[in-house]
Amino acid sequence: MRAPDAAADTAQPQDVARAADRALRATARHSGGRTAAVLGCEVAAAGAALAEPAVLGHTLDLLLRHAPSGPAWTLLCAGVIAAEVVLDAAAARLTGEVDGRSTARLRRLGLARLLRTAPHHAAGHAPGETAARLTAHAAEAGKVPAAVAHAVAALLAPLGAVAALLLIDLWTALAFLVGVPLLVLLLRAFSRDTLTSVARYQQVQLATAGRLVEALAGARTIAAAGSAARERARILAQLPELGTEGRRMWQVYGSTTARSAALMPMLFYAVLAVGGIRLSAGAIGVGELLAASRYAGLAAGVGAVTGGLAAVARGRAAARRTAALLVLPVLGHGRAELPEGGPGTLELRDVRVVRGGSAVLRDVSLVIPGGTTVAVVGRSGAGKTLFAAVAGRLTDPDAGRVLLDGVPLREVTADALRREVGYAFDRPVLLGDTVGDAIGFGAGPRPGREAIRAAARAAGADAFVRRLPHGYGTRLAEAPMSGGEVQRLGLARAFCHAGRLLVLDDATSSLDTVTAREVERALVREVRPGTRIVVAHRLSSAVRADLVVWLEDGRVRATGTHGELWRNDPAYRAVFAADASADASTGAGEETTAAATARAPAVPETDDHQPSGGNPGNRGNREAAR
Ligand SMILES: Nc1ncnc2c1ncn2[C@@H]1O[C@H](COP(=O)(O)OP(=O)(O)OP(=O)(O)O)[C@@H](O)[C@H]1O
Repeated sequence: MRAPDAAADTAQPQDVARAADRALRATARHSGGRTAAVLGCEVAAAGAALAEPAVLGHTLDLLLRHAPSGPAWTLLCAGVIAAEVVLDAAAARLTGEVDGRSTARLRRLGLARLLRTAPHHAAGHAPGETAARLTAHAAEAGKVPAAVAHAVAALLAPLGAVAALLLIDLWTALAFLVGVPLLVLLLRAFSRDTLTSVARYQQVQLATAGRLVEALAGARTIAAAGSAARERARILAQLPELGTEGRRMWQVYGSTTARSAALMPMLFYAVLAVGGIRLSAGAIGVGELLAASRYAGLAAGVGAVTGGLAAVARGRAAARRTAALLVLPVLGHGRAELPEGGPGTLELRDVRVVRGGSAVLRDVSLVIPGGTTVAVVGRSGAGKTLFAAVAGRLTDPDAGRVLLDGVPLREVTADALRREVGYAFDRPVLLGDTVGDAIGFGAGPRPGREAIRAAARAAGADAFVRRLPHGYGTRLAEAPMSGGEVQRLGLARAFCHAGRLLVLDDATSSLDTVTAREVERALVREVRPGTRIVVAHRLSSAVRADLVVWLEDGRVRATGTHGELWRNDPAYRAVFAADASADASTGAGEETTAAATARAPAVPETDDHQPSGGNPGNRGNREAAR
């Protein structure tokens, strides 16, 4: 089984930050037209808000002078007020659209990268964390483009108001400007403190979500161990820290708001006081004083920028969480096609795989002739799953090459690779709506009903599927299945799409001995011929194979037929003897190992033991394996 290679996958923070900035820029470009429309509406609304005091002040002056204003002026007043309301509403509506599109874009980028990386890289992130990165954090990050537009617009009204104050009267404007440096200091401290506390808060949130999903996946183990209380404590262990960070976040926000709430009225009253003095001196009129007081109010509204900055800061921190997925290495594909009708000859040249800083597969050089069934055996942790992963390019070796019918796997197109190389796993995940969909799931067009049923029959799944309420049309959610039944559907899926290479990684481990044998026979007779790599702990799988690759500590210890290895090497027998004694101690699997062990030296005698590839050259070709 694969373990997460977290150490190797830990990306540098600066790379993640750069990826987050790139993704936010791409997102802004993607929803560029709408973001510009938000900005346009906000700017126009700010313009209307700025025009309003001037218009109202002038109206007051006209009234005081008993001068007729006329219908055009009345229309202008109404238009300015209506424009402000309509533009605000339009900005709110467009903001929702921009947020939604940006979020969707970030999710698509993250998901696409996750699906293009090698599985062990994806496994470096706990499922709960990955879900949070793609949902809550992507949604928060998706608000950044519109939040930037809001913050820019929120600055425009106060700046315009200061300009208007300057136009009305220099001294009145100076009364306001005296307090501006204080405001700038306040905003700078706010954005710095917010970013730190939000980042920490989101980090703790991720860790908690990760533990929760882990616990949900292991609910049975927790129940069996009676450790629910301890598990609850483990999941919630960081709750106090989450509370502390949450409080700190709101404290920063609260203290900034409080300080600006104290500063703003002071500035406002300073403007009114100076304006009153200037009115009594005859430097400005009553209407201008009214306009100045409203502009002071608008200028004092610079505090609203803090809200916009907070949203940008939260969004940028969240974008970094999502961007951790964007720096996952991509498993790219080439443009080469596999030779038509190739037999599926697999060659590994000096393959080396490093995980967690050490070589877990090394010096693997081997030729597997097309049409051969190969059993990959070895003790637990010997490297069998990694061998299987490298053979079908679920992952690339860190050194060396893997070739299928003479073409390096790295150079093969994604389509050809997934059409010609199939996998079945020990714990398959079923995808699709119905049982039939799950079997037909794979690259290329969906197979027909007959093909799906034939594959299910070969995998020993047809009988139990037909007993389901709606047979192959039964929805997966309504088809409770045992581990062995799920495994048979996984096998059926692989058989349905069998190409020139089929890799079965412990894919019959949950089947009883009789079913496993039936499946192995059907694999030979009923599934498209090709090369098979069978990772197995069962002795019977080794017995049936044309060739055995015996791995030990990440190296090929020997290759040969099971009979040769069994006769010549006691250490080989010990690989299975260990299983036999383990089985005996649990009272399980006696048929699996003991019976097969007894039969083992007489390998080729029965129909069951015939070479499976149907390739007459196989036995001679085995000599080519090195
Ligand atoms: N992502 C990873 N990070 C660190 N070590 C890893 C990783 N994946 C595999 N390994 C290590 O590589 C070795 C081989 O793993 P592999 O899963 O191939 O063994 P296996 O022979 O299939 O074992 P089993 O029979 O128990 O399934 C093991 O020691 C394992 O711990």
